[in-house]
Amino acid sequence: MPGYLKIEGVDKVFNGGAKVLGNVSLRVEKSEFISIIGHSGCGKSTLLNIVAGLIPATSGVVLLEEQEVNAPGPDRAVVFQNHSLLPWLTAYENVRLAVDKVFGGASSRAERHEWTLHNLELVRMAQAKDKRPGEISGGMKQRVGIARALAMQPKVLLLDEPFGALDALTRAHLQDQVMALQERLGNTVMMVTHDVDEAVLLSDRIVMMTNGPQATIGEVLDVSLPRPRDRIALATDPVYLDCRQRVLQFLYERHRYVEAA
Ligand SMILES: Nc1ncnc2c1ncn2[C@@H]1O[C@H](COP(=O)(O)OP(=O)(O)OP(=O)(O)O)[C@@H](O)[C@H]1O
Repeated sequence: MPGYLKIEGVDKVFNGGAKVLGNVSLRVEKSEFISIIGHSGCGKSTLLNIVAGLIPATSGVVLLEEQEVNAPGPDRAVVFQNHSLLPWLTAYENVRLAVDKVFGGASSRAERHEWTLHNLELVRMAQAKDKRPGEISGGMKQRVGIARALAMQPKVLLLDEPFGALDALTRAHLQDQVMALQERLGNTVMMVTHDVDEAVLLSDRIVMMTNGPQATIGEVLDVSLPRPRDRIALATDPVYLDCRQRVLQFLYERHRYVEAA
């Protein structure tokens, strides 16, 4: 069976508590854009963190190109909701640090400098390269975080609600940028989101998770919209509206959120 990234029979129990994830299995193809959607607390970030190698699965396995994942590595770059830039370094230095770490032994200083600038240009942050995180907006910080992740040339880009803390217009702008970059670079992306429109707009497939405990994959929806995608044109596209409706039905009819007692 094909599958660039394979999640097979993953369970997660934290500290002898309830089973958060129960038997999660998923195959992601190279250059696919997958969204993971589900109610708050169902275990989306836990699943992403297991793929990142930040936490271990209790049972089951994650394979990336047939190699077992059991620690963090530059082949799986993560972008979190709240940027994780070092505040005392400039945008350039934040990206350069990652570039030096990954390519320090393999490429010259001049090449690493060019590669750092190239990735800042990809997210249109080259002009603000000498600014520190405290001097730029939330959207700009996320763009630097994305540049840093892309600069590592990861096999899989893991996005944990990357636009969640942004206002609606900045979010839309950044979604369009990420969509364009993915089409250009062919990245394999796994993104956690709460936003149904974001999931439909960006994804090739939407993975819908059931509520916890023992959350698992309830349904996977193929989003068969051609690319490039235009958010204005899609607003009245019957395929887009149908996908949106199916995700909403899953989340609000079949797997309604139940407040923990
Ligand atoms: N380190 C941890 N130790 C103990 N329990 C944890 C830990 N991390 C997460 N959990 C629990 O696992 C469950 C799933 O959490 P997770 O953050 O993965 O959910 P989520 O779907 O990403 O939520 P949200 O959408 O609100 O971010 C929650 O009940 C949470 O309290």
